[in-house]
Amino acid sequence: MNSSTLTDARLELIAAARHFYQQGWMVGTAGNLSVRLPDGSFWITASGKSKGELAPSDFVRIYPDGRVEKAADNSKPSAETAIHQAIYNLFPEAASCYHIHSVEANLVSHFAQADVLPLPPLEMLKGLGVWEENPNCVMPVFANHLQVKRIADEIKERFSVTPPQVPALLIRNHGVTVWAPSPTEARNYIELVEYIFRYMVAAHRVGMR
Ligand SMILES: CSCCC(=O)C(=O)COP(=O)(O)O
Ligand SMILES: [Zn+2]
Repeated sequence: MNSSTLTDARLELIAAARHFYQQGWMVGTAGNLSVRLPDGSFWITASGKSKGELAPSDFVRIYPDGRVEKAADNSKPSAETAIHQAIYNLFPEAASCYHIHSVEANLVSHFAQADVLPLPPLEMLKGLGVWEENPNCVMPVFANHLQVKRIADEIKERFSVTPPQVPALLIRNHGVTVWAPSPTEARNYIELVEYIFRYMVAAHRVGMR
């Protein structure tokens, strides 16, 4: 992979972040996006950047051994890098991991039963890889600890025993994270889970269960 291909990977994340920002899913500095490269390293958004106007220099490269490449302006990697590392270690096929904060993601986290969110059997689930008639599908829900490493450790612990049915997880009162084989698919997954969350909030409002 040459350096222009690496730049391209960041450009796709910049476009996705701008789109998510415009949807109200990455307002202010909320959320973080990453893309894994063939050598196992990944680019992740630097911490505290406005996600509506990212530039290629707003990414930090992390190597498989955890080494952080020093950024020109001393930018730090996302405070939630440990979650992206956990996802890449758990799912070898994952090449991109997107995390956003939407109002709907936070609302539906209150519909969770224990540590899972039951998902309605919508056709849209096929886009997340669930090809069943009337699927009984749940999204894993995690507590939002102040220490991100604790969230990452709980993800590792749980998914290494019970793999999720969909490539997504919800952190209560925080946001949703998806992973996919490419940035394009990760963007689609975010749109699909957001559609499902919007449907759930609307259904709840009219008393549907
Ligand atoms: C205002 S968002 C609080 C931190 C957070 O949850 C997030 O997603 C952004 O953190 P980062 O360090 O990636 O900017
Ligand atoms: Zn977050």
